[in-house]
Amino acid sequence: MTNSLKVAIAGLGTVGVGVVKILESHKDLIAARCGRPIEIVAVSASNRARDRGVDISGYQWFDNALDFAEQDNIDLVVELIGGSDGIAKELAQQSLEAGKSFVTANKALIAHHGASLATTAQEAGVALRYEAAVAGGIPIIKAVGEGLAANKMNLIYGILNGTCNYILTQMESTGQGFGDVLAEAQRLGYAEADPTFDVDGIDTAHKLAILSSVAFGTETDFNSIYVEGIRRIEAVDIEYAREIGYRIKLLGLARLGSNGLEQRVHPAMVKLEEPIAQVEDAFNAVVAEGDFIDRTFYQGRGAGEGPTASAVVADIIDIARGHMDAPFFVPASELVKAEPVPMDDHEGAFYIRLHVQERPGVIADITSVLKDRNVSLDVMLQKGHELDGSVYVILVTHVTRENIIMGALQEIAGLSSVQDEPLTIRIENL
Ligand SMILES: NC(=O)c1ccc[n+]([C@@H]2O[C@H](COP(=O)([O-])OP(=O)(O)OC[C@H]3O[C@@H](n4cnc5c(N)ncnc54)[C@H](O)[C@@H]3O)[C@@H](O)[C@H]2O)c1
Ligand SMILES: N[C@@H](CCO)C(=O)O
Ligand code: NA
Repeated sequence: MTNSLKVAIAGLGTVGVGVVKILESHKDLIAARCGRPIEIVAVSASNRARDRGVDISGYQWFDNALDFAEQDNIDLVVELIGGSDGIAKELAQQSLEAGKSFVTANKALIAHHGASLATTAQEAGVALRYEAAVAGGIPIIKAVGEGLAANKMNLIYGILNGTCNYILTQMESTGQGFGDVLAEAQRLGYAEADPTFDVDGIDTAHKLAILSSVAFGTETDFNSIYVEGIRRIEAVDIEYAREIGYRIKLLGLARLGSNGLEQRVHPAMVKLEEPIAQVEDAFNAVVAEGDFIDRTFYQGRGAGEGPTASAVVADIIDIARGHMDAPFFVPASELVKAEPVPMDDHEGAFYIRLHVQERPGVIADITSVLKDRNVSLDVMLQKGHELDGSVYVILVTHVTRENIIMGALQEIAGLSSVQDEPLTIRIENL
């Protein structure tokens, strides 16, 4: 067998410990598959003494992971710390510049700095890999970047955040409140260090920015993504969605058309019979559509120790095998800058939940605002729900434009009988 690939790991939390477990327990299997052993030689984390359930005494300990860059006996650095800047970014930059390949699960880092890190990797002649960063254990980067490489990709969308999908599924099946379910997702190791990144849609947007680049060969453009999270979704919305044949999912969607690149993240109603509506708990799913392949669908575990570490180790194995694809599958200099499509141009049907005082003329006032803007209604329901003198009014519109519906809602919110800010959920007939 040829020389071993010598690996250093920075960060020994949920994912880092998972990577150590796989590389040690599947040592022989992996060596046979690569034609050479993969050896952990060094580790770094914030606390050396913490009991992690794995033995790290055989690896060289570094108080500062940035010192990896100077070590001649390290071929590849694995970053499992997190954060778009700070130590993670410095470690990426310094490791690549020192000629070491770099593997990460850090979507914030790649979404913000993917293009510049890809340039650095290319100049140094080393690999930069991030399969675990998007949809955890689903090999979606490989599937799109390699498996669908013959196609011009049109559309990619999916459930990209395990924590949110877990919360929405548990709220529906157990009737538990948002906070309790989020705490459970944190306990299970799904949530980000700052769980607002999960519930406010930022984590999904990080992953979508990366998927867009891989699918369309465009520069990662996180800042142009329209982002809305799941905080305002209540059990009643999940229940009403079901009554009208839909389930609520947090989707990330990117489409490249003649008008530019559409990228949006928000809760969406998907038809109950669609495969994506069946994706439960911390599972993720991705639909990728290319001109010759048509639609493909991928599902698997999107978060947690084992699935995420599985993707990290797959990247390490790829590098051990000598696969040196460009990080975004085209040379970094060929990534194109796409014009973002404004959210106002979005067209679709909308679910609207209004909380109104029950008195004569309320419905007429609401419908007259919609009539003035030519918005036609598909469904209208009134729900008592034991509210004190008030009711929920649920509207489902026919297809209309985002700017028209948002203007109408602003006017409706100003009506004296309307309490609380109206809630809108976009209906996706994908
Ligand atoms: N947990 C998941 O399901 C999951 C899935 C996909 C991707 N990710 C990504 O993987 C990365 C790690 O996530 P995690 O869940 O394992 O986080 P975690 O909080 O469990 O672990 C982070 C680790 O980094 C260490 N660390 C912090 N500062 C450090 C420093 N300066 N030097 C060295 N180590 C330092 C901590 O001690 C800890 O061991 C993040 O980028 C996250 O977004 C996590
Ligand atoms: N916090 C992320 C981890 C996986 O990237 C999630 O819940 O999906
Ligand atoms: Na993945």
